[in-house]
Amino acid sequence: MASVTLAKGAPAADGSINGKIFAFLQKLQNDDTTPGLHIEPIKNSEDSRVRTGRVDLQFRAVLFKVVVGGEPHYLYMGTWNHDDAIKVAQTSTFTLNPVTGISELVRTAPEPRGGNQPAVVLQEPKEVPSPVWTSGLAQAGYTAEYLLEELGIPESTGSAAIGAASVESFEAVVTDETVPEWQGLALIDLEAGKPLVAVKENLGIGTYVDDPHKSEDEKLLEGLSHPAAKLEFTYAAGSEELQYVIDNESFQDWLVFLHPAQEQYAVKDRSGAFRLSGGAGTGKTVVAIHRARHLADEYPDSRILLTTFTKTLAENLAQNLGRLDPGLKQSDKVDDASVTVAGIDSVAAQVWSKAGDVEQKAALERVLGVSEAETKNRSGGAEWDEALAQVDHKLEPSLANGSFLGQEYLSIVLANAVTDRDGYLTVSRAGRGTPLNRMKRVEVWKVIEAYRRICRSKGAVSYPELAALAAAALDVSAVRPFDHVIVDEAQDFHAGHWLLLRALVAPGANDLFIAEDSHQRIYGQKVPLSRFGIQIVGRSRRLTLNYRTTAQNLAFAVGLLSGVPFTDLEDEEEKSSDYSSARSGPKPRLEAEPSLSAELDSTAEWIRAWTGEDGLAPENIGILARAGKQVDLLVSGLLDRGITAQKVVSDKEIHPGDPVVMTMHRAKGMEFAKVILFGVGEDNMPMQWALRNLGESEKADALLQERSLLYVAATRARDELVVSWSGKPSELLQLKG
Ligand SMILES: Nc1ncnc2c1ncn2[C@@H]1O[C@H](COP(=O)(O)OP(=O)(O)OP(=O)(O)O)[C@@H](O)[C@H]1O
Repeated sequence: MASVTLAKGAPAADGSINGKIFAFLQKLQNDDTTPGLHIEPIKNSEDSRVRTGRVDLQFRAVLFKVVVGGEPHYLYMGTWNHDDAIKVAQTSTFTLNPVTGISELVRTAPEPRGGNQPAVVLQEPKEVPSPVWTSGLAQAGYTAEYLLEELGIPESTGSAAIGAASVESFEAVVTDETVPEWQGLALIDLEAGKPLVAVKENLGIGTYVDDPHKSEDEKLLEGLSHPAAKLEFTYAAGSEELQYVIDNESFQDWLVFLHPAQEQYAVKDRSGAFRLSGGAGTGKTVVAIHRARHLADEYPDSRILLTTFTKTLAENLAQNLGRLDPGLKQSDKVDDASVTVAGIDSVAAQVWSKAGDVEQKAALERVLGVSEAETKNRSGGAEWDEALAQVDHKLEPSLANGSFLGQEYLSIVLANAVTDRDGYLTVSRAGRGTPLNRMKRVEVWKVIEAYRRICRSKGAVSYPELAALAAAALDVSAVRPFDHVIVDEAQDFHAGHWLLLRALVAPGANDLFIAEDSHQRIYGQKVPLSRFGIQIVGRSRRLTLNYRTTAQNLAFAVGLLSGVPFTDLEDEEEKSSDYSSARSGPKPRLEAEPSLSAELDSTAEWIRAWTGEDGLAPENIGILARAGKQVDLLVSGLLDRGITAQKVVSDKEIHPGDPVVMTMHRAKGMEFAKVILFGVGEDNMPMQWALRNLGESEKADALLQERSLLYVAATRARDELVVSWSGKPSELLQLKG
């Protein structure tokens, strides 16, 4: 028996030989002396541990062999055409970083790996005449010697990173194939101004003490299981794991190679509610999915809920959880499997319909102040206008609108289970921006009473009411349907949702895992969790490395947030200055067009260029607009220009073959290779009608949400972003002049 570890990017680009590679590695695991494998050392190689093996007539695998306690262990690097494999084998080395104890695969001949990517030439600082850009490393006074001493980063890499003359050349250094991934990430974080201790902690780097009694092979093997080594290496214990990695790894890195910080948040036990924040694309959803799988493995008898804001997002979660663990029993029904994956409103409806008569009556009494009510239908926002029309009130326009009243009802009335006028007159409204004196509260309550009456007459409750009712029913019965609840996109959850989440699981170890990004709050009002009996204290962490988008797109998106303070679910200020990306690409294009028709022409041209010259599959293009009517206009405008686009609304799925047109709201949680933000002009963003008649505080909040929406939309782009408008640009773009 031999054990096998696989290096990231190992399977050949041509997936057709994956089956042969799998068969080869399986035989290797069973018996590495099998003659057909042809495991052979290579002449003139830099590393005596290197071997090649015969995958088929044409292809050879490159491996490194270490022997510990008489047992062989192989590090599988990849498979190439015979001649390329020999070159790779001769020039690559498997070494131990003496400072950190992390095993490293140093690939000195990168061309055959990625096919046609040119090798990056590391630049020495002295070659650069007059830098126009100075790296954060240089500004902070880092030297190559210091980086070598503290992190074991080779001086050539350190000085190239410190002396990089532009963002692009810095990025070229840290993403170079000859630089181990953990070193690249450490340099990115240091460049962004993170203190060295935090960088080390993030990568799980402690103090490494060399043990002279251990053999080099033993140390190399141990170094492969360092948390930072797991960014690039994964151990395949048996043939099942092998098959899994070979099948998945080439296109879904996140399934296998977690960042040490992501790994820690996915697997570490917590004594109570835990909050994971982080910018768009930092892998919060990935961590949430891994955590669900981990808890299901670790606590097989427990009941787990993985939930999010909408049905579509929940379906994505379910699909990805299925990819991560095809054998895991999951369902969208509460009480049906070890892991329930469902949108939070669906959970509310299920819990409510399962509640007995006694619980339902008591809950109706608690939440709505009535013992009987029909709850089959859902009310929307129109009932506020009906209530305002029915009641003779003295409220000014900034209060007499569905937006203010809906929020007041949700954040104050439902959150505090207020059922009568006296309750409303005395309840604390701390945190609501617009103050209300007693006389105004009396007037507001009149409208709320009418709203409730109208809803009762229609046999309807709103979604937030349903969530509050479900929570109350659980509280009455003291039944807690789950042991662990994992929440994604938590920044958009409202008071009703939080009441429900608190009621779904008893407080205790690993009860609530909450992933959120306050910069992406595009619905409702922010609600501090402590009001719902959810105490995070000391169990809050952030992810800062963006895996989705390029550094150029990220810089643009983060720029949209500048100068505006955001607070998180614990009421602390949320920063965005330390977000980073290890990927590089073109700068976002900002395109002012003279007319709507010209903007449509330009959109059509981009689509043609990307799908034509670049050969991109059309469904990898997302064209996002603020309003539904812009989406319709885009679809018909593109059709006039010979392009069939698919309009994706609510639960509709994306089909291959056509570019995708959707609202920015619908794009939440999604990603596309190329994104066009269409119609980002002053009339559309912020959406003017949505701000009409709002009071100062509500207006400020609505503007913040518009800004967040633009940030959400911009961060959907993996590789390329275009922002266009006709007429004057949106003030949210903060363009000078
Ligand atoms: N460790 C990883 N290795 C490779 N890719 C990763 C890793 N973690 C995340 N990704 C990829 O980065 C992208 C963003 O991840 P994810 O959707 O989990 O981020 P997020 O923080 O939830 O984003 P958002 O808040 O914008 O929805 C996805 O394509 C995901 O597969």
